[in-house]
Amino acid sequence: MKLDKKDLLLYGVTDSHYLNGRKLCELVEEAILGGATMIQIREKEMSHEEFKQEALEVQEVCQKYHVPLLINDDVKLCKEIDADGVHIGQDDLDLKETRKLLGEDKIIGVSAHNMKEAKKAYEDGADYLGVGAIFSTQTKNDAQDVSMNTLNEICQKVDIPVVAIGGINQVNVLEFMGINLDGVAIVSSIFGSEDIQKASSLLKDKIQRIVSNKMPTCLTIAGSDSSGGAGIQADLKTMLANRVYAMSVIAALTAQNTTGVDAIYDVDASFVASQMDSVFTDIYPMAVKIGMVSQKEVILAISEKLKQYHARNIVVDPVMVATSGAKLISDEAIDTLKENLFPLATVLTPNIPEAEVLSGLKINNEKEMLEAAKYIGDHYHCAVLLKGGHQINDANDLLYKEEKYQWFKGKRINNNNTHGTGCTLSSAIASYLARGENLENAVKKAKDYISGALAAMLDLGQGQGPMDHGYVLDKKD
Ligand SMILES: Nc1ncnc2c1ncn2[C@@H]1O[C@H](COP(=O)(O)OP(=O)(O)O)[C@@H](O)[C@H]1O
Ligand SMILES: Cc1ncc(COP(=O)(O)O)c(N)n1
Ligand SMILES: [Mg+2]
Repeated sequence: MKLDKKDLLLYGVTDSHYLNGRKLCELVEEAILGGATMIQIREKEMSHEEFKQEALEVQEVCQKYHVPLLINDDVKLCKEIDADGVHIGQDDLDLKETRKLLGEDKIIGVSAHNMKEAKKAYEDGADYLGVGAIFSTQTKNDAQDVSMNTLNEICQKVDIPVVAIGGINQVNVLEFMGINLDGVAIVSSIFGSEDIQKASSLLKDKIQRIVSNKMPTCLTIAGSDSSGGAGIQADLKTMLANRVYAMSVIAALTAQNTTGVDAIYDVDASFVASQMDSVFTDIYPMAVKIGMVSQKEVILAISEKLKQYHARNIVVDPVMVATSGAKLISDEAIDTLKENLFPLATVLTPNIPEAEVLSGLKINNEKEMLEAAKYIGDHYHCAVLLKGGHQINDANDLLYKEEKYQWFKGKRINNNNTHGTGCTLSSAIASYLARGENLENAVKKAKDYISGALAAMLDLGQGQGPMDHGYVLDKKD
C-alpha cells in the first residue's frame, strides 16, 4: 500500500500506559470510529512476542476499517505481520537500509527535528515526515522542541507530506492555522481521553478545517472609533480590502469624529481577555495587529493571552496621540507597553512623535529617523517601521530590522484627510503577514495600499477626514 496523504490527517499513535486494563485493539477501534485515519503502534517496553500478539489484534481492527497500520521502529515485525509500514526515528535504523528490507510498497515515515534532517529523509526516500516535538510532551521526555517557524519552513520546502507531533491537544491544534501541513500525530489527546471516540472526532473536525483552509485570518486588538476612520473600524475595513478574514477584540471605546476625541470608555481587562479566549479557541488568527490600548491592566491581559496562545506575526502600533491631537494612552501604560508588549512584537510601527517619546531623541530629518529607529529596535529587540507621515517632507517610511535599514519611499499626497493612517498601515502589514509574506514584502504592499487609499481623495467630515479603504473594490466595477 502506498501512502495517500489524506491518511495522515489524524494519525493516532498508541501508548500502553493508557490501557487501564483494556485491550489496545479496543482503544484503536474507538479512535478509528471517531475518525483516526492512520494508526501507529508504539511500544517501547514489550517483548517481541507480546508486541507481535498485540500488533496482530490491532491489525485486524485496522483492516476492518481500511485504515493503514504502521509499526514504530520494528522493521522485522512489520515484515512478519505484513503491516503497512514503519515509522523510524533519527537514532533507529538507517532509512535506505529500511527501504531495502521492506521494498517500495511499504510506507516509511521518518522523524525530523530540523530542515537538514527533513531534506535528508526526503532524499533518501521517506514517504512522510513526522516533525516535532512542537509542544512540550509527557510521552517523550527527551523530545527536541521544534518551532512553528521550522515546521512551516519544512512544510513549504520539502516535497513530501508532513505531520506535526508532540503535545498536540484540542486547544493548541488550532495553532496550526496557516501552516501547510497534512495532518497531526497524536498520542495522549486521543488514547489518554475518557472518551477516545469523541476526542478523535473533535480533533479530526478541527484539523480537517485547518488543512483545507485557504483564507488567511487576522485579528485587531484596538479601540473603536465611532466615526469609522481609525481604530477597529479602519482595521476591519483594511483587512477586508486586503483579502483576509478580519476579527476584532475591542480594548477601548471612543466617542470620536474627524474633529477630535470627545470621550474614552475603557473596557475591563478581564473582558478583553475573554474576547481573546473566544477568538483564539475558535478561529485562530494568523496575524495580530495591536492598536490603541490605553490601560496598564488591559496591556498586561493582552500580553498574557498572546503568550498563552503563542500568537505569531504581531504588529504593534504604539498609538499615543490621535491625528487630531488627542492623547490616547496614560503615561503608566506607556511603560507597560514597553515592558510587556514590545518584546512580543514582530514589528513596531511608531510615527515620528511616538518614536521621539520611545527613543528620547528629537527627529527632524531622515538621518535622525535612522538613529531613532536603531535606538528603538536595539532597545526592544524587534523590527521597527518608523513612519514618515509627520513633519518630514516626503512620506518615506524606514524599516530597521536586525541591524539593517530599508526605506519605503512614498510620494506625499496633498490630502489633509489622514485620520486613521497609522491604524490602516499597521492593519495592512498584519494582513500581508497573515497571507504569508515576509515583513519587507508586507510593508511594501501595505505602503502601496495606503498610498492608494489616500490618493482616492475621499473628503468627509469637518476635520481631518478618513481615507477610502474600499478603493480597491472600484477595480471590480
Ligand atoms: N500625506 C501623505 N501622503 C502619503 N503618505 C502619507 C501621508 N501621510 C501619511 N502617509 C503615510 O501613512 C502611513 C502612516 O503614517 P503616519 O501618518 O505617520 O502614522 P500615524 O497615523 O500613526 O501618525 C505611512 O506609511 C505614511 O508614510
Ligand atoms: C480608536 C482609535 N485608535 C487609534 C487612533 C489613531 O489614529 P491614527 O491612525 O490617525 O494615528 C484613533 N484616532 N482612534
Ligand atoms: Mg495618523
